Amino acid sequence: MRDLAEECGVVAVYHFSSDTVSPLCPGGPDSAPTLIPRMLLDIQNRGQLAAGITRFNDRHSHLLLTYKNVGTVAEVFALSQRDRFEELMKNFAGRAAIGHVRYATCGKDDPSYAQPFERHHIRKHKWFSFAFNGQIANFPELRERLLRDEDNHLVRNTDTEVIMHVLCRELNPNPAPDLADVCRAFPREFDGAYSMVFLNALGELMVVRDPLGFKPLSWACDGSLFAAASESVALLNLGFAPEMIKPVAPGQAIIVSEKGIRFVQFATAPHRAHCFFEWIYFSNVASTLDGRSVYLARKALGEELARLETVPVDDGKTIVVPVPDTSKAAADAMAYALRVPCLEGLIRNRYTGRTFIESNLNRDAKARAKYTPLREVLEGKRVLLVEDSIVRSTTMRVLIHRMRELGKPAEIHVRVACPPIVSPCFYGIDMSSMGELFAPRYLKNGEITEEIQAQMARDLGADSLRYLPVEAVARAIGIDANDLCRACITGVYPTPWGQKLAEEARRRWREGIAGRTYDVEEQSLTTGLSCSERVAEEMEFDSKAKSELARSR
Ligand SMILES: O=P(O)(O)OC[C@H]1O[C@H](OP(=O)(O)OP(=O)(O)O)[C@H](O)[C@@H]1O
Ligand SMILES: NC(=O)CC[C@H](N)C(=O)O
Ligand code: SF4
Repeated sequence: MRDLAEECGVVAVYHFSSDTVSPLCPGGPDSAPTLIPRMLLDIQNRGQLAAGITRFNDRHSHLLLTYKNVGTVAEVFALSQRDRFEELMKNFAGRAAIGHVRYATCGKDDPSYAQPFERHHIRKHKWFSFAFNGQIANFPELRERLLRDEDNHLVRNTDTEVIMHVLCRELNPNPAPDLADVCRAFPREFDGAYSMVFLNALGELMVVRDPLGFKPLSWACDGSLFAAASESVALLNLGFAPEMIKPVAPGQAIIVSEKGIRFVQFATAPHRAHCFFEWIYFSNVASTLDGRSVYLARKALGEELARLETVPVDDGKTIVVPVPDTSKAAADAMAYALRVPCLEGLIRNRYTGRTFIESNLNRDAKARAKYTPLREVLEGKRVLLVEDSIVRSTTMRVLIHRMRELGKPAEIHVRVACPPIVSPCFYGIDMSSMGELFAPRYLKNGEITEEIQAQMARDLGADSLRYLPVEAVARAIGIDANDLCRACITGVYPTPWGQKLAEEARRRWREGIAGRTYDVEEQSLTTGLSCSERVAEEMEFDSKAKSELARSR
């Protein structure tokens, strides 16, 4: 679902120029950037809209060199055309590199929005490139602030460009500021999620995670090779031993240069806000995030579903069918606990990728083309259809219709290994408006009840539907609820701008305004307000939000 747009992924590698060549980088120190495409491939689940790389090489006049384009990793790096890939990689020899896969959470889907963003400068400490995963919730405010100076101009409508200008400003002093001090400016500037990789023309590499640790980020070092990636699976497949792979701590920056590796705690927070949705849907099932296995979390979610099950399971008619791929682990665990078979009643086209990170055109058609119900499995059966999440319900509507039409099951009972998504996300998942979500239309700020779930089931064409309760999430992941962001299932946001945008999203829903809540250009287009009217409206909103926040403290 582009509708439910996915997050990006970042990776970084650094080969120290010691005499020892890392066995994980057999081509030698200068071949470190060739590791980037395969690492990106491991986290393609995080974005397939665009991909890119920046490398550092101090023996080349272009100390930093960036290549990026729209497309999957295989397309952008010509992975199926050996000669083209090798030709491309010739220019990308170097000891350090960063890489990115993108799905848009703001701005456009065109090549100029692909990351890394490189900023060229004659001074080496000001010449840098960076890429990030997340979303800056106060992007509208930062953008407006920058544009208040009439001499400023922003080319694109994206938080990435705003971050770039904050970096430029913080790197401006001469002599070069310590990169740790640059990071210390982030909590003052940014409200939201940022897992970032950064490389400058001095050959310094930095990986940074926001103080609440919304998005995952892992690192590992084995002798002469340092590497970091959004998800541990990319480091594991590079050859790092599992016990070497560690999470970057929230509020931590890791600065890597020929001098060695430096860990800087640039900010602390009283708690964390790891995005629970990473375990439910986004991350690769082979990853471990902040010490918790994605597979085991999904398995536990399936066991939670089994405990709530009420349909007969001992008459030989009941089967569990996962919606492939993400819900497979939960479905298997549920079936095992209920002692019923878990069968592939839906066959997924392996070559279509995640519908979720596709463009928003024809999502229905894409979902229809992606799954084929198997009558051989479904006919006459009582099907427990396990889905990892229902966001807009596009997939579920299409599936139930197709299953009834082609599979002829006796009954379809939808079981969702996630609570209802009742509120938007402003931290890196492209579901930033109320109107696009399925559940809020039914809940209207109330609790989910049996009657509401029955109504939802009827509307979807199912015989019944059951979500997991909110409390099941922290239990299944094995992380304290206070250290998880659960804003989209509770409506309670871990940052002031999240809370503020949620109010704005509700107002826009009431008034029937479409588009991303934080997207200033889309807002002005849809509301038809002039820029000054918009500023006035935001100021009014700002003061309201402030007094509400003050009241709530
Ligand atoms: O309610 P919706 O808005 O349709 O969103 C939810 C669906 O989107 C995701 O599927 P995706 O196609 O990304 O699938 P995957 O599990 O195969 O990776 C997810 O697994 C659900 O099936
Ligand atoms: N999903 C992401 O992390 C997106 C990063 C950035 N907001 C973009 O849209 O490019
Ligand atoms: S609002 Fe939901 S999807 Fe967004 S960061 Fe929080 S938990 Fe994740």
